[in-house]
Amino acid sequence: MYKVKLLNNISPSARTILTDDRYELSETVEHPDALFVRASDLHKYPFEKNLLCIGRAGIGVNTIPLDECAEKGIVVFNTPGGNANGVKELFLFALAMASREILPAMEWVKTYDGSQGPIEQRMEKVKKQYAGPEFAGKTLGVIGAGNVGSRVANIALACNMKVYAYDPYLSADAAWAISRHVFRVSDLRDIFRYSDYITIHTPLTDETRNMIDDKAIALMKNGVRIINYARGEVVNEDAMIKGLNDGKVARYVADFPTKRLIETKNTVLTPHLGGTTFESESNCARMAAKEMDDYLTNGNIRNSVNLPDVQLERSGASRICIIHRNLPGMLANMMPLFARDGINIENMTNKSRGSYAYSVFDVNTDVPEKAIQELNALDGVIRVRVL
Ligand SMILES: NC(=O)c1ccc[n+]([C@@H]2O[C@H](COP(=O)([O-])OP(=O)(O)OC[C@H]3O[C@@H](n4cnc5c(N)ncnc54)[C@H](O)[C@@H]3O)[C@@H](O)[C@H]2O)c1
Ligand SMILES: O=C(O)CC[C@@H](O)C(=O)O
Repeated sequence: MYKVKLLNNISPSARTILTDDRYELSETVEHPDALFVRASDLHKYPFEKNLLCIGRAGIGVNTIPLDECAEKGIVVFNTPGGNANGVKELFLFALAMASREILPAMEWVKTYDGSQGPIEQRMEKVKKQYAGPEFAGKTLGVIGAGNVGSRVANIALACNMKVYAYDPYLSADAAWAISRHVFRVSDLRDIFRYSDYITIHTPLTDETRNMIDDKAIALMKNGVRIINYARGEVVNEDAMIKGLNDGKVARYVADFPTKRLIETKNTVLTPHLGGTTFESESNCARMAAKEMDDYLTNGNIRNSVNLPDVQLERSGASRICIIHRNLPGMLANMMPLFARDGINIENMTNKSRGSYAYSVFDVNTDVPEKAIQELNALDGVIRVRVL
């Protein structure tokens, strides 16, 4: 029985994969084999020695110390694309909110008390103050064209916008997903210079933190409208508040409220709702559950963000899974132990990612405890599991 600790509200659809006969899932389980998390920050989390993996039901992993986890032999999974449609649909709302005076107009309706006559007559008089531009015919700059950015670019085209996209690290899969009518931009400053609307869909990394700063805003058109459903820290808050107060930025629609932004004019803020749809939550929970289940049961790694992806069909009597450093001679040091104990390898694979590597051996026999201990004690070995 594996124990999985739920750190956030995870869709119950996870239980169709992590079933009661094999998994204990709860918020209070002790000494878990796995953590199931959404956006909680784990940078100060006290990871226990027996923790094997973390399933992030979502894509952003800036909240998880990936290197520390790899160093401790904890595999971190995420769910690429699982909530991209949810964000794309909210982007349409953001585009409308970035353009029109919908919020104040709704406030007017809500607080209308009838004292000035029937609302049908009164609203015909007041509505002119709630006019705004249409986005059809305008230019949208998309920064980051992965699972969300590609969908956003395509739907903006369908809204008759002219779309530019900037993504220096675009994967081949993402490139296939983007319409050929989207203009590829290789200099980020061109997105700033030519866009009426800018939408951000990058992860939060050292490179993207404060990507939208004073210098970037200075290059933008007057009255630019900026949408941020990526991460708050990609936009420098001081620069954004200054831009909004000056009127250089006409509107900032973002999923990451802060006290200062709430108090600034022309912001439209939602409480991190991009992936909060029934479908996205269920997709992400099921994807992360499948990834953790395959790792815990078979040692296979799919959609990891800190260790190499490795999948091997099961064969043989036992499977030995070893997370180790990516150093010369690692396999050569393991082999004599296999030979000494008469362990024959039927099938194997070894993959690396940065400083870390993962080797899986399907062998013809049970593995003696002594061999496991000696493998564990080898220089550069981080974790050994036998399944
Ligand atoms: N608000 C929400 O609820 C919500 C939901 C989903 C995703 N997100 C955020 O949006 C981000 C994107 O999500 P996704 O599913 O499209 O992820 P993704 O990994 O599919 O795509 C991210 C893209 O950003 C690109 N990129 C990386 N660094 C870049 C840089 N410096 N400049 C330009 N492009 C860069 C990558 O090449 C990749 O194509 C996530 O990392 C997450 O932070 C937020
Ligand atoms: O709601 C969530 O779990 C976060 C969604 C989103 O920010 C992500 O990175 O996938």
